Amino acid sequence: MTSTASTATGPVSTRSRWVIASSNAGKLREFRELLGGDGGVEFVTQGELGVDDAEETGLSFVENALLKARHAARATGLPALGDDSGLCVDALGGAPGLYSARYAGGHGNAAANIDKLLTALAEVPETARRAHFIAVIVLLQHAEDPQPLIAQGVWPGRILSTAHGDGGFGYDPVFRPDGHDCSAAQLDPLVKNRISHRGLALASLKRQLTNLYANP
Ligand SMILES: O=c1nc[nH]c2c1ncn2[C@H]1C[C@H](O)[C@@H](COP(=O)(O)OP(=O)(O)OP(=O)(O)O)O1
Ligand SMILES: [Mg+2]
Repeated sequence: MTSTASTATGPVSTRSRWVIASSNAGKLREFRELLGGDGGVEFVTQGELGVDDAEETGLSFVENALLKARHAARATGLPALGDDSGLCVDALGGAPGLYSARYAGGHGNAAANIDKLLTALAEVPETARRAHFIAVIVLLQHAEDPQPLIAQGVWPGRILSTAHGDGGFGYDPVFRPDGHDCSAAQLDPLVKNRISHRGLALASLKRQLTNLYANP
């Protein structure tokens, strides 16, 4: 191992296959839409390669995104993209936040998570229902990459009092993005991808990749 481990393998964009370190079908759909046709890179999900979920033991989104990417990179030998994301509600002190997927216990039951959120906010008036989605996306060239690329996106809005729409995933039916008069689940997927936390984080990651390998 040299001190230039992360660059010794050459520009990331020339590697042919990257693994997406997520098991969330909604996220994976958005990644495919957002990364489609990018620079000759082929994307494969960790599930397609038989990789199980990483344990999300971090105390921050960036730590969990790193844990996910490192787990998938180690298991596959491929560059890996990890996404840790969540919904932070001001009136709940930032909850469910890091624990958004596990809010109602278990893992990833969106209907139960939404029920719990609407119950917690039942007495909170519309003006005090501010919230934001956050996504941290990490790219590792390999499991020991000491120079991860890290990007973050934030999507501000408020929590509705009932669920609307059947697009998107997770908390989308109860999230009304600023500047839109509907829930995130009612947005055209192209619009969501352009303005969402995940879309912004991936755009930032792509800018970092371009800058990293641009000739001075
Ligand atoms: O655009 C979004 N629209 C709606 N809900 C969203 C969004 N983005 C994140 N979320 C929610 C879903 C889940 O409750 C939590 C993410 O948890 P998080 O651990 O990052 O993902 P996950 O466990 O579902 O899949 P995985 O860890 O395999 O990537 O935030
Ligand atoms: Mg998770």
